[in-house]
Amino acid sequence: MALTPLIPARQAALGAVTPVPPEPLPLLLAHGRFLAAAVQAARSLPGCDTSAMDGWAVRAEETLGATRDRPARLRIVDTVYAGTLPSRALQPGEAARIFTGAPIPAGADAVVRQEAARAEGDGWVSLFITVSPGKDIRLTGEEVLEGTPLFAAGQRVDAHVLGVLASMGATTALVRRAPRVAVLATGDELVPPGLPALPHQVYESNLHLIAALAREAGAEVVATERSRDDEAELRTTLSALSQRVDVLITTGGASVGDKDHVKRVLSGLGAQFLVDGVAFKPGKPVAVARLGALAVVVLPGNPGAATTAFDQFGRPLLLRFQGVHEERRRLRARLSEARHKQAGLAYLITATVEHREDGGRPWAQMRPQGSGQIFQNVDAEGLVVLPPGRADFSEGDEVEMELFDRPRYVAVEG
Ligand SMILES: Nc1nc2c(c(=O)[nH]1)N[C@H]1C(S)=C(S)[C@@H](COP(=O)(O)OP(=O)(O)OC[C@H]3O[C@@H](n4cnc5c(N)ncnc54)[C@H](O)[C@@H]3O)O[C@H]1N2
Ligand code: MOO
Repeated sequence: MALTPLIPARQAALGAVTPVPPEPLPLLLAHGRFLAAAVQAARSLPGCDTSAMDGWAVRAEETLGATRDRPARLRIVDTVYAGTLPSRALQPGEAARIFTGAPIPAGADAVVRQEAARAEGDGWVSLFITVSPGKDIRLTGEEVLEGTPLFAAGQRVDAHVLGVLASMGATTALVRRAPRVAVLATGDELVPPGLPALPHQVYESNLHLIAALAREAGAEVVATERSRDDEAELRTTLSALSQRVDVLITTGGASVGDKDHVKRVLSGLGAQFLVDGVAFKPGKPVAVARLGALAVVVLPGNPGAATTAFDQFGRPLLLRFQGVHEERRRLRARLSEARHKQAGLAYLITATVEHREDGGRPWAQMRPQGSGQIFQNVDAEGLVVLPPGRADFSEGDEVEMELFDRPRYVAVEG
């Protein structure tokens, strides 16, 4: 069967999904989801002119020439706390005690910080500095004006977006719901962790791996199941799972071996394949199909291949369900070693990025190309893209990297 090049294959796969409908969710539940519609500022921030400091609201002109030796003296006529309103407008010769966040009284146009003033205890305050109009006043709408566009549809609701939405008085956000996902691992050799496994048997690890990756892509994983390499059992399990989810992800049995039944069984159930086999490694046997309203992603069993195939097909598909596509940062880097690969296939090789003091581009430290290996993705910083057209790459050759931009954590002492 002819393999489809990576980019057109992904385009075709995305045809398996239309974004899920929007739903209003309470703000904290919307955390991590994507906005389904643009949001405008429902109010100005700040809502009125407020003091940026604890001190004295004054008319700036009345502080002209004030020093510690020759203070300006004003009569205290009000105290304004954050959340209260001034009781009156300031007249010439007057000051109001004011605190951070409190509204500026009409007539005042500056704030003198309390460190530069002294209340005399006789109803007067001495001011020791000259301030200009606007000093330590946050103007209405200085940060955001009511009606300003705040966020476009597709914005991920992170902590900062949540904070802004709450600051607008919102209690809910209109977001795309999480796609419901089931993961099915197939293979007679698989033993669930917790049971004894003989050396020729393999601990089932793809369910944890792929379920966690699906969650990282915003999915709600509602089922993780195993099936033997048995057509009847596969058919029953696949059709039961297909009732419950938006996206069904399988691992294993995707290739051409005698026991690789997954694609055949799916076809028998009526699946229409949009992609079946992609000209890249690791993950070549990956397939994407529509089964009624359901999207099915068939991943190879090899954990390294399953990971990269999920990253290139499963993740974009789950994100599209949520109405977005991901723009990964790309980096030109130099290969830290020579590589030979199969011409005709793109290779996506996990790597870390090394910055050397040689004034040139960063270096990509590639890991082994191991479809069957599971460690190569741990703490990888991105994927080196070795394009299909070439078989041989030399040390120092410039290549493109797709970066994951994941934070790194280091244990503290003690
Ligand atoms: N003659 C050919 N053989 C193969 C081809 C080919 O084109 N011609 N393609 C190869 C490629 S590329 C890949 S990738 C693999 C993928 O095969 P399957 O999807 O059928 O995977 P399995 O055979 O089921 O398993 C492969 C490997 O991975 C282990 N595995 C499977 N599931 C799990 C799991 N849930 N947890 C941990 N490990 C798992 C399994 O034990 C095998 O070792 O096919 C090549 N063959
Ligand atoms: O896709 Mo496979 O990952 O080439 O071994």
